[in-house]
Amino acid sequence: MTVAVLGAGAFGTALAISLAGNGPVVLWARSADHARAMRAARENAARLPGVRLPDAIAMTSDISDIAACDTILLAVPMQRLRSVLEEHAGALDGRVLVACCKGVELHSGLGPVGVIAETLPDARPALLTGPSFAHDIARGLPTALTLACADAGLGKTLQQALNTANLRIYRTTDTIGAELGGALKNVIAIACGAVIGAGLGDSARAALMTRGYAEMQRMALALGARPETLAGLSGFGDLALTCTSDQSRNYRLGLALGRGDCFDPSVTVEGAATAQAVAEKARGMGLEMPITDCVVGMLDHNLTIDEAMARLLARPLKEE
Ligand SMILES: NC(=O)C1=CN([C@@H]2O[C@H](COP(=O)(O)OP(=O)(O)OC[C@H]3O[C@@H](n4cnc5c(N)ncnc54)[C@H](O)[C@@H]3O)[C@@H](O)[C@H]2O)C=CC1
Ligand SMILES: O=C(CO)COP(=O)(O)O
Repeated sequence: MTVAVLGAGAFGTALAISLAGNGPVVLWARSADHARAMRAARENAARLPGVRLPDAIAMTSDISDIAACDTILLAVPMQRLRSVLEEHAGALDGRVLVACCKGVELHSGLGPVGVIAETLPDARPALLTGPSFAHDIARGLPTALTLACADAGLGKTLQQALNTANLRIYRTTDTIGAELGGALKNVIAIACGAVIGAGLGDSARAALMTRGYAEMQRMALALGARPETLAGLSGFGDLALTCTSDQSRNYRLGLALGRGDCFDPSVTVEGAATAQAVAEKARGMGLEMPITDCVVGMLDHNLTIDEAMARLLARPLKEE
């Protein structure tokens, strides 16, 4: 199986490096200059400096170069996914498309599988998600991910194809649970970063992670996810990683909020737009998502971290 990766950011490049151990990989960048620079230096200096790109990776900015690939990984930010699918519909429709992004689209409230299904109805969508930092994968460190595909047969084929020497792939048919786990954990990671940045302590972070997990379950189960998916790599696993590591951009945005520092707006932080999308979706579903609401308030600068914490502590007492 020949694999193409669309999106030469940190994650797309890291996946291409790991998959290159299995055979040829096409890595597509939207900018011809970026593709040329990567070819010349055999390095993605912008997003993954210091890691050599193996010879099995062909770098291109010509979308027709993916024509011979059986499987296409989409490693672009969630809020850009729809426009990428629309722009390259001719090359992508009817193909096996594995979304690698984590988030909920603003306005539609859909996750990546939902956006693919709506935009390219003849494509065969799947999702690759779970606890993993691009730099860890690129350095060959052991990582486990979940491949979610509603078509069980295709899911098995993709599990085999995407498993590599350092990427162990589990599979599920629960795409709703897998996409919501990966999206919602980023919102909780922003909250955890804020708490640590403001010096409120590890106990407060553990409380947020646990009650954040309850929020994740509340929404995901209401939308038909299976509880075991949330308890797996794509949910609990990714929540644990993202809420505790300053390798995470979502966590680092939270740290900056908590410390009152500025944060580079060009960095991909999926939890920011997703918090807004989820808060709106929860209101429409009549679900309480108090931590998500606080994250939206802090990001909009309508709420300080102290006010957010006071609001959470003052909520009516209830059974766990
Ligand atoms: N970096 C990481 O450790 C991990 C990232 N992810 C997910 O992967 C997705 C991508 O993240 P990163 O690669 O880290 O971000 P990044 O910021 O490093 O790269 C994003 C890439 O998308 C490209 N892009 C943006 N808009 C585009 C468009 N309209 N058309 C074509 N390409 C476009 C950019 O040129 C860039 O190369 C996110 O959803 C993230 O949550 C998932 C697991 C780990
Ligand atoms: O999704 C990730 C870890 O699994 C990457 O986290 P960030 O997007 O917060 O850097």
